[in-house]
Amino acid sequence: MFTGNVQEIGTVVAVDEARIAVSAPRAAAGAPGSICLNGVGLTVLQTAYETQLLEAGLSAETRRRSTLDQIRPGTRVNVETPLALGDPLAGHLVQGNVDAVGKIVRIDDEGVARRLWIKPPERFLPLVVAKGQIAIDGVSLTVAEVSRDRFSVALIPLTLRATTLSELSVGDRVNLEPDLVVRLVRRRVPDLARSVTEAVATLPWAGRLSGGRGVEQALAQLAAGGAVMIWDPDREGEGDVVFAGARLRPEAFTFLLTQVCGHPTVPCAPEVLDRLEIGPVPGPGDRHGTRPHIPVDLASGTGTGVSAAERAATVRRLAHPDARPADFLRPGHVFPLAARPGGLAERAGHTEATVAMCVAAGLPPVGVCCEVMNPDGTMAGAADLEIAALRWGLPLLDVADLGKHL
Ligand SMILES: O=C(CO)[C@H](O)[C@H](O)COP(=O)(O)O
Repeated sequence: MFTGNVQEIGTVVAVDEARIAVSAPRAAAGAPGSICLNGVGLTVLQTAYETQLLEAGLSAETRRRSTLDQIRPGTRVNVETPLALGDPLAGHLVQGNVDAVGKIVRIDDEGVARRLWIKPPERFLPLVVAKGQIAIDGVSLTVAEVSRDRFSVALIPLTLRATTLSELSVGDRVNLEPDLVVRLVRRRVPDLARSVTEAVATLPWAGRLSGGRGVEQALAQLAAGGAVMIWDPDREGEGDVVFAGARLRPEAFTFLLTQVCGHPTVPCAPEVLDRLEIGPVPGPGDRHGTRPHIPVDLASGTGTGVSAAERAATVRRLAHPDARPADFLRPGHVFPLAARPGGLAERAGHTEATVAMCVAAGLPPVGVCCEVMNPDGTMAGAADLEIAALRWGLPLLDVADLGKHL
C-alpha cells in the first residue's frame, strides 16, 4: 500500500519484457519488497546500495494497462516505497493498481500553480469525484472539477518541484488510480451515479444537453426569450449565458448583471455592425481574438443608458432590421462584438455561437452573451456551470455540439 507521496524522482536505466531497472538512490538503499513507479506497484527483485539501482519485475499485463508500455531508458519516474504501519498517510490510500490511462488535454498556468485537464476513458469517469482524491502517475491529488468527459487537478509549486507532473505536455498519457473508497462504494452501489445522471437527463430543458436534440431544445428556449448556457472547455475554459437580442427583456439583463455577473456583450453578425456604422475598437485586440466594437446607447433614451431597461432596449434596437446608424450614441454602455463572417466554422467562440443560435432560432443575428462568474469572483468551471444550469433552469451545451449541429 502507498499514499501517493512521491519521495524521489528516479531515472529508468534499462527496461525489457520482464524487468525494469531504475536509478533511485533512496529506494535502492532499502530492502527488496515493493515499489510504486509512476503509480504502478511492482515487486522489487533486487536493490543495490552501491550502484543506487533497483530492479523490479514487469509483466505483459502491467505494461498493457499502464504507460509503462512506452517507458524507455532515460524516462524520469515518480518513486514511492511502500507504507509501513504507523507511517503518515500524507496523501490517500494508493494501491499501485492502475485502472486507466488518461490523456492530458489542456494545461492552464494559474500564477505559481498549474491546472491539468485530463481525459480518461469513459468507463473511468464515474470513479472521479470533485474534491475527492485521485493518483496521477503515483501522485496523490485532489480532483478540482469534473465535466462530461474530463477532469482537472491543480498542482501547487511543491508538487511541481517534487514530481514529474511538471514535465507533462498536452497529449502525454498518465496512469490513473481512483480513490479506493470511491472505487469500493461505486462497486457496491453501481447505480447511484447513473440514476442521478439519468434523472437529470429527463429534465427536458435544464442541465447538460447534447447532440442534435439538445441543440433543438436550446433553440426553442432562445426563441421563447429564455437563456442558454454555452460551455467552451478547450479555448477560454469559460461558460456564457446567451439570450437572443430580439427577445431580450429588461429582467433578462438584470439577471445577467446580478446573477451571472460576467461582462455582458452583444455578438452581432458583421453586416449588422457595418450597416449601423459601428466600427471596431482600435487596438491589437484581446488574447482570444474577440472583436469588440464601439459601445453604444440608444439615442432616444433619457437616462445614462446603464439601467437594465435601457441596455435591453439598446440591444433590441441593434437586433431590429429597421435600425439606422443615427439610432445610437457612441460611445455608450452596450458592447457589441463582431462575429466572424464564416461563423462557428471559422471560429468556435461564444460570439459566433450566439449569432449562429439566433439565426438558427429564426431571429435576427444579434444576441447577448455574458460569462458565468462564481460569487467569489472566480470564473465558473464545468462543475459550477452544471449546478448553475440546474438552479437557473437553463440548457447547458458545449460549443463543439453547436458547431456540429448548426
Ligand atoms: O465578452 C467576452 C470577452 O470580452 C467574452 O469572452 C465572450 O464570451 C465572447 O468572446 P468569445 O467569442 O471570445 O468567446
